[in-house]
Amino acid sequence: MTGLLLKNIRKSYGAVDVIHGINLEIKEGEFVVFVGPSGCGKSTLLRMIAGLEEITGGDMFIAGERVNDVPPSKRGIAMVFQSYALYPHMTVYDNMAFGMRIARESKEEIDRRVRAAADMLQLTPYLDRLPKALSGGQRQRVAIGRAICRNPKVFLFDEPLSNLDAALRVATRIEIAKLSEQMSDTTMIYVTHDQVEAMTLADRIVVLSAGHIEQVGAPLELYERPANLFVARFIGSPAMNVIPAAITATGQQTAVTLAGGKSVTLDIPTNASENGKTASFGVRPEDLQVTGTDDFLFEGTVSIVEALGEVTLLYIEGLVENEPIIAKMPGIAQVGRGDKVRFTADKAKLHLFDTRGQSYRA
Ligand SMILES: Nc1ncnc2c1ncn2[C@@H]1O[C@H](COP(=O)(O)OP(=O)(O)OP(=O)(O)O)[C@@H](O)[C@H]1O
Repeated sequence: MTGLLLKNIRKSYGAVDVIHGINLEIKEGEFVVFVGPSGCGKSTLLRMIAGLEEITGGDMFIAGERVNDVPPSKRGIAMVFQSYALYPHMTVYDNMAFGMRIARESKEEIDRRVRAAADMLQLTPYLDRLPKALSGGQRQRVAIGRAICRNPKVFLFDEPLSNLDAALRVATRIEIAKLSEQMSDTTMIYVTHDQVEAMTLADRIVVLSAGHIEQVGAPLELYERPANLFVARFIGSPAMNVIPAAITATGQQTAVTLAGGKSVTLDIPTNASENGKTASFGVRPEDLQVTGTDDFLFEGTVSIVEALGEVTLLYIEGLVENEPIIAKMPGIAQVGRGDKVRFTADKAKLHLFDTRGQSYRA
């Protein structure tokens, strides 16, 4: 069943169009994450779903009902914000019960739901405390608990973990993953800047840029088969290396000459009409390997070595203007600054994009 349907959704602030016609179907119970650079419209889209922003054009349906003109409180949604927005003078229990009291639920039902949510989020020992006597992570769990108590059809999260320190982020992320498993009928939409949150929580990721969708897909689908250069560079960290290339032969395989002069044959089919065109060759930092043979993709001098323990990052400058090529080696790599190194990669993991940035693999 469809949890949420967006049909040609648009948003303008005066003469400025910020959302340009979004079409998206989200299944009931699905966990969808919106990612994209700052200002691409993630929050605006989420706030339109919540009913906190007016929809300029298009139609929005929640569980089959058109909700364009339905007020937020009647949409069956609950939202968790970056700032927890708890009532400071109310206990954890009362914060969680508040919405249900307003909705005139019975005392027994309120108690049942608050205790069930507290149990789910390990908040039972804190029910009598005020928010100021809780850690940031606990406060955010109260905000999540309050949302759970509303029994929403759609659960919206707007960067809920960004005020937490690194360790708490991880712990709370895992809580949210468990929660989504327990609430398997509840549709969840989550906005984040954090790649790890997107990759680990999402059933599907929606990559947005400048108010439109670049690609929608399962996390590993976007990682392995980015439809275009934008997605290729946005998903994955450090970002995919991109080297200018010229296509020199087409067919079942494609030959390209990379900036720097090396010719490479790729297992990617192209039409004869592509011959002679410029293209962008892509390889992820973690897919590069050092080789001593003549069968290499490119070679360069290492300008910076960052040893992080679990991985070593090598920066190679001079191949692409103003942008280092980055190689991510497992463990502690025996490569030093100033070394001249040849790199290779598994052919199945190479990417090629046309002049408009569309992947030839797609
Ligand atoms: N009230 C407003 N009036 C005019 N423009 C606005 C208004 N609110 C947002 N915008 C613009 O709409 C665009 C999308 O903003 P939005 O906050 O949705 O982006 P975002 O992707 O959530 O960004 P971030 O990741 O920085 O939070 C931005 O260009 C922003 O400047």
